[in-house]
Amino acid sequence: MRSPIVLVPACVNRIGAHPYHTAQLKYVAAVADGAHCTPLIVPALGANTDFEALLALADGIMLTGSPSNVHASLYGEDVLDPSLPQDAARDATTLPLIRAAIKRGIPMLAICRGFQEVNVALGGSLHQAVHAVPGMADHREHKEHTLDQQYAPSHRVLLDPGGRMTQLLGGAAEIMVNSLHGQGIHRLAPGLVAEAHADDGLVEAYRVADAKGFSLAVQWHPEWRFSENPDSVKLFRAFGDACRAYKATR
Ligand SMILES: N[C@@H](CCC(=O)NCCCC(=O)O)C(=O)O
Repeated sequence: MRSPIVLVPACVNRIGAHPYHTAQLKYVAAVADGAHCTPLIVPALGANTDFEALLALADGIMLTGSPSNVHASLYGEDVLDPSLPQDAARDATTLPLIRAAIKRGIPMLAICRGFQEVNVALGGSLHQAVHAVPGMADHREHKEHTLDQQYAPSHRVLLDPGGRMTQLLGGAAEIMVNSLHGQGIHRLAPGLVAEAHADDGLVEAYRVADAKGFSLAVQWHPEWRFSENPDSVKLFRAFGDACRAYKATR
């Protein structure tokens, strides 16, 4: 029996003279080795995407992190810092794909930029610079640090009791997470329910309230060395189980 297929939408990045559709290895590896599903990298073709063809194949969708920001116009604002990277092709692919996948009840896991884009796709908004908001902490990584230091646990998140996240983590009230983002949830979209908060109040995880199956999003990076972190192992296993269950219903 074939393994479930998980869509992993790509970014567009310039490497040398040419633009490429890219997906970081750590995300693809976490789908393959943590969820035990077959990752299928989806090119960022925007409106030229055949969404129906992709959704007919998909048993799950995982939205990855990326240095680029979701374009502020998609939540009705001007871009505050135009020097930060954008990825219009990814936005034009992921936002319709997210809405269609949720409508179909396809299991979804969204990470960092992915967490932010699901919120925007459903009508929410972002803080464009969390660290500039009075009372909020700086959630960015130190670029001069090694990758191991950047992705090391850096702050706790409090899990909402009764939430899906605490349930799948065996009833934990708080966990330590890494943090590599400048933007964050401002207005949570209708239909999303917060599952975890940082000490400054920032939403760090949410679920889609009426999702037919697994539908979780996290601001941190469980894919980083997931096999060394028991919480990340549980998260990817639960996502994979949901994809297997969805596949069995088709
Ligand atoms: N640009 C947004 C999203 C941040 C994000 O996804 N960071 C991860 C980048 C590298 C990786 O994928 O590990 C923001 O700054 O909030």
